[in-house]
This record gives sequence, structure tokens and C-alpha cells, in this order.
Amino acid sequence: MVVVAQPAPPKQKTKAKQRYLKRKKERKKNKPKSAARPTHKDAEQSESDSGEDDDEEEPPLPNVQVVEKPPKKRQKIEVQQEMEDVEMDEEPVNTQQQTNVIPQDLPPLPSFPLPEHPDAPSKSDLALQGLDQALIDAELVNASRLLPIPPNGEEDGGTGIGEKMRRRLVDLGIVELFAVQTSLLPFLLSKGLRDHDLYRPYNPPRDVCVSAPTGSGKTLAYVVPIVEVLSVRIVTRLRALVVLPTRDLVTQVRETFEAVGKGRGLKIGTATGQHSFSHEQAQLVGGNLASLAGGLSRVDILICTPGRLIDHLNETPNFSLQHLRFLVIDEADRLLAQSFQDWLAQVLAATRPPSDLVLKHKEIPRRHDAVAPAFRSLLPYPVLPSIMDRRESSCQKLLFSATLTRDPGKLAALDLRDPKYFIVQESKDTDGILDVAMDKFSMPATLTERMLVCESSLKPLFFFYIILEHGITNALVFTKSAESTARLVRLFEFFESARKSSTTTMKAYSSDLTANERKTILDKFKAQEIKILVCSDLISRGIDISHVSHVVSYDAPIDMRKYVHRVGRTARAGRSGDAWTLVEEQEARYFKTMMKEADHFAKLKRLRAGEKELGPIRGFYESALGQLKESYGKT
Ligand SMILES: Nc1ncnc2c1ncn2[C@@H]1O[C@H](COP(=O)(O)OP(=O)(O)OP(=O)(O)O)[C@@H](O)[C@H]1O
Repeated sequence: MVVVAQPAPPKQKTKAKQRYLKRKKERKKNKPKSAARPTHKDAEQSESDSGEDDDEEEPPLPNVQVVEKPPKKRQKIEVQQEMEDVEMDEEPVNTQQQTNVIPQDLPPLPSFPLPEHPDAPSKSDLALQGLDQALIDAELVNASRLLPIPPNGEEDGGTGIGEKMRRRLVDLGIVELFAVQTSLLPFLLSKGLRDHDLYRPYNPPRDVCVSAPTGSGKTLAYVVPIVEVLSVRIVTRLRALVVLPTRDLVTQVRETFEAVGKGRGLKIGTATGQHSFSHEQAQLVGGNLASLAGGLSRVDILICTPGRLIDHLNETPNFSLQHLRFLVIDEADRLLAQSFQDWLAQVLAATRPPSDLVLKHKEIPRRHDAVAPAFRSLLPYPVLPSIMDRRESSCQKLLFSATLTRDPGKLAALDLRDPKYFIVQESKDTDGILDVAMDKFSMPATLTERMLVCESSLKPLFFFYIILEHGITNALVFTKSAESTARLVRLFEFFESARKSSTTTMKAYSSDLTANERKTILDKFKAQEIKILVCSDLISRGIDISHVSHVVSYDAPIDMRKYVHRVGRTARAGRSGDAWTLVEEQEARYFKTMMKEADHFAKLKRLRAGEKELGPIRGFYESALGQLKESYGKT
């Protein structure tokens, strides 16, 4: 059925529109006749309704009746709705028109790859960024490298050491050089030194940083060259200074110097605060004349802790570092972390000539090596070849550690001169430079590592279990404090008496004891009269006791450096060793993460102990615990 549309009633015009239409009519009237075209009234009407201001006349519309279809209102709204879903920001559009213009057979839009986020740089990439060039150029040394020492004859076999020293080493049972020594000795004992070339003011030596695993022979790597070089000296001056973090290490290194330097006439001194200050002063310097040129040293080599060194620098007359040919910082990362009175800055300043000092004639000794070359410009007369020649301090800094820091701030404080790095790595497959950059440490290949996760309240029981079950003796046991050490030893004594056993002797070694008590205990342990020594981290670094076959971390170490040094008390010099770590359940996650970050977790054997294992000794343990409570109650 066809419906004839009724014309819509005329709309009410606003005053503004009426004014507009009037002006429009007037404009049309004023137009020239030729330009005018016939218009259709309806068209004019619709145009004016649309509100467009257009002077162009519409072509005449045919006079037809308009037949309109019923409006598809609902459909239109739906389309509009869809559009809104898609483009929220756009103006509503004439959807009808739009659908009309989109051709149906368009090819699909090309798809572009999604924007990609660049991968975050790996930890290793980050570690290598901004790395010191000296570290990048490090000499990598394979830990398995050995070099036989020819005992007799002119040929040194590439070791760089003289005949006398070779004979001495062989006498000490050292018939081959360990990896770190194979590189360092020839480097430090370059040709010419044996021709009485003590100082090299015009061609000063390069400083050295060494990273090598625990027990790999770092001590001999500096003791041998120092003895070799200083043996040519005429006047006794303090020419080698070895700084170590603890008194026990000072004693140990002194013994090595004495053994290696036997028959060379070098005088060796120590300063640790173990003796009175005046006693130490009398050992180190002679004479009453203050500021005697070059100091008046009684020792060629001084081995000391940083605190006591600073005391002597500040308060001992005639104590001078102007002659230093070697400054050794062993356990360097630990010492550089120690800011005691800014010891390093004070030591370095003392090796350089002061700007305001001029030596007087009577102070000037006659022997040619009595005043260090770098200090000779202070003399009141020119010294050949010319006073204007630039002479640098010949003090060569040697840094050693199994966990060498790469902290640029700490290394910068050392003011290293053209440093040369040596990195000893256990495996050929690892990247030693990257490992140092990422604080991943090389361990002795002969070390076996185990961990045992335990309930914290039963930790002593687990500890006694591994001692008995695995026959642990000749062991160092590390705890977190002196108090914890004392308690564990006491509990073990009660445990042993409950078992009616006295085969295993266990003693505490801690800062609670006097220096003499500690020495006695350490000597007994070295003589194997004491089987197990329980200690805090006091002796976790550097201490070299060859028969230590086990290390137990009763309290798990809180950082990787501590772990490396503790476990490094065994498996030294190529011997095998076992390291155990007891990890409380609540610490397990942290400990595992620490190990994983150091790429070391896979090396750990994980062990368990349940009631089946612990049951047989639980009764003794509970009895010991009761006795311990009672004894603490009494005290
Ligand atoms: N060439 C060698 N031949 C035989 N034994 C050696 C040799 N070099 C060193 N040793 C012995 O190896 C042991 C470990 O040496 P040293 O104490 O110097 O290790 P280290 O690298 O300083 O360890 P740490 O990092 O724990 O201080 C010592 O007993 C030392 O006498």
C-alpha cells in the first residue's frame, strides 16, 4: 500500500531567522537578472531550514509527489550505537552516508607488528657497563697452572726468581709455583731488579690487583718478590708495609716472611697493639733525633693492622713511609671497607713528599739509598742528574683478595698507578672478568659443599648429629657471635658427658678471650690437641691451618663474601675439604637466593635428617639442654 505523505505544518520561525531570510531576499532582488535562475519554493524553504548560508541556487526540482517510506528509526539507532562503541572520541557521523561509501571488496588492512618493548639489559651487561679498562684487560690465570721450580743452576725456569730463593723454597718443600705465583712472580721480578735496582723513579712500577681463590697461595705471591727485591738494599729503611685486618693474620704472615727470608738479613717487624706502644716504638725506630732524614727504621718490612699503623704514623718520631717500595693490602676488600681514621688516605699521603719540608745538611745520610728518590728534591743541594727531573714515588701497591672488590669508589681511593689485574679462575669455562664484575667468586675445585635445612629450635641437635654421623673432626665451626660460641661449646660438653663420651674436644675461640688465651688455643688446635674450634668470623679470613678438613657454618653466613672466606679455611693448597651450612627453615629462602645469585646453588648438596636419624641422640640432647638451662640459671 502506497501512502501519500501529508505536508508538514510550517515551523514557527524565530526573529533572528526572519531577519536572516529578509536579508537574503533583499540580496536576491539586488542580483543582476542574468545571473538569477528560477528557484523552487520548496527547495528554497528546505535550504533556509537547513540554516546554510549559501548563495548558490539549487537546480529546479521536478514537481513530483514525495513518497516516503516509514522511517527505520530503530535500525538507525543501532548503527549509531555500534559506532559509539568503536570511536568514542569522534563526532557522531552520518552512518548512512558512511556505509554507502565503504566498498565491500576492499582487501584486509595490512597488519603491522605490535610495538615491542626492548628487553631489559641483562645483569651481566649492566655489570660490564662502565667497567674499569684495567679490569677488562686483566690477565686470566687458570687455577690448575703449575710451574716447577728448578732448584739449581742459572736458569730460573720462567719463575723469575734467583737461585738463592729457589733453593730456599725447595728447602721449605715448595717445588712448584701455584697459578697465582706463576703470573705474579715474573711480573714483579722483572729483569734488572737483581742488578741492585731497588727504586725505579723514572719508570715507576705498575700497581697490581689480584683476585684468586682462598688457599691458592697469594701470600707467597707477594712475600717472595718482596724478599727478592729488598735483599739488594744497603741501608735499613722501612721499604715494605703489609697491612692485614687481624693480629692472627699478622703473626701468620710474619712467619712466612721469616721462613722465606731466612739468611737474607732483612729485618721484619710487626705492629698490632699486642704489645705496649713504647715497646713497639722501640722495635720499629731507633735514635732520639726527631725528623732524621728518611726516618730511622729498625725494620725493612713491617706487617701491621691499620689501627696501630696510624698510631705510629702520628705519634712515633722517625717513623717514615717515604722509602716504601711495596705497600701490600691483603684481604683488600675487607680493609678498604674499614674507614678507621681514614687510614688509607693517611698512609698514601705519607708515601709522598710533603710540600713544606726541606732537609738540613746534618740530616742527610751519605748512603745512596738512604733518601727515597721521590724525596730527593727536598735536599738542599742538587742531586745528579738534575734536580728538575721528575721522579715519582716507586711505591708499588699490591692488592690481594679472594673476593676482590670492583667498587670504583674504593679503588679510586687507592690512587692506583696503571693497575694490572690478575684473576685466577677455577674453570676455563667461566668468564673471570665478568665474575669479578658481578661479585661471583671462584672457589677451590677440591671443596665439597653441603647444606642442611633444620628447625631452628633443634639446630644444636642437628649439629651434634652431623658431628657424630659424619665423623667431623679437625673442624672450624662458625657462629654469629662470641656468646653463641660459648653457649654451643657448653651444650656440647653437657651432651658428651650425657653420652659418657670424651673423644671429641671442642673449644671456643672468640674475642672474649685474651690474646694469650687465644694463641694457646690456636696452637693446640694446630697441634690437633683440640679437634673442633668454635669461633665467630674473627678467623674466617686468611687463617691457614693445613689440617682443617671440615668447616661448619652453625649460623648461616649473611653474605656471599663471608661464605667464601669461611669455607675457604678448608680445601687449601689443593687439598680436599668439606663445608657444611646449617640453615634454619626461616632462613632457607634467603640463603638459597644468595647462592643462586652467586651461581653457586648447583654446587651445594642438600641433605635431610628426620626423626629416624635424630631419634637415637635426642635423649642425650634433651638432658644436655636441661643441664645448660640449670647452669645459666645458677650464673
Ligand atoms: N707453591 C706452593 N707449593 C706448596 N704449597 C704452597 C705453595 N704456595 C702456597 N702454598 C701453601 O698453600 C697454603 C695457602 O696459601 P695462602 O695462605 O697464601 O693462601 P691464600 O691464597 O692467601 O688464601 P686466603 O685467601 O684464604 O688468605 C699455605 O699453607 C701455603 O704455604
